[in-house]
Amino acid sequence: MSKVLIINGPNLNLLGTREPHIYGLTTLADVESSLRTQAAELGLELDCFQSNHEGAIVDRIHQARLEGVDFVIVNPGAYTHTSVAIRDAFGGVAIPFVELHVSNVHKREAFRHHSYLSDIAEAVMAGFGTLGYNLALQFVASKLR
Ligand SMILES: O=C1C[C@@](O)(C(=O)O)C[C@@H](O)[C@@H]1O
Repeated sequence: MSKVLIINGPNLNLLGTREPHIYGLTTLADVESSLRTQAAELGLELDCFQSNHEGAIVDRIHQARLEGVDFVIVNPGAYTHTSVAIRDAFGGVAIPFVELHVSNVHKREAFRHHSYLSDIAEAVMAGFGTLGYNLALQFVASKLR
C-alpha cells in the first residue's frame, strides 16, 4: 500500500477560526478526517502532521524517508516564503511532494508570491480552499497508480 504524508506548517492548526474570509470555516480536524476517508477509498495509507516549528517539520520530512513515504502533500504556511531548511529537507530525502496553499497566494501580498519549494515540487496548488487537499490527494493517487 502506498504511503502519503500530509504536512501542515505554522498557524494551520487555526484553520476554521483564522482569518475565515481568507482560509474559510473548515477546521484542520475536518480536513484530516475527510482526507482519511478519501485515502481509505483510494487504498492509500495516510498520516497527518502539523507543527508550528520549522525544525520539527524538517525532522518529520527526514522521518518520512525512513518510513518509506511515497508522496508528501505539504502546506508549509509562512515557511513557504522563508525556509531554505525545508527546501533542503525535501531535496535531501528525494520524496516527491505537492505544495499546497489554501489561499491564492498570487493575489495576496508580494512577499507571498515567492516560494522556496515551487521549483522542486511535482505540482503546486493555490486558491482552492481546503478542497485543495482532497484534489491534491486525488492527484497523488493517480501518480502512485
Ligand atoms: O500560513 C499561510 C497559509 C498559506 O500557506 C495558505 O494555505 O494559503 C499561505 C501562506 O502565505 C501563509 O503564510
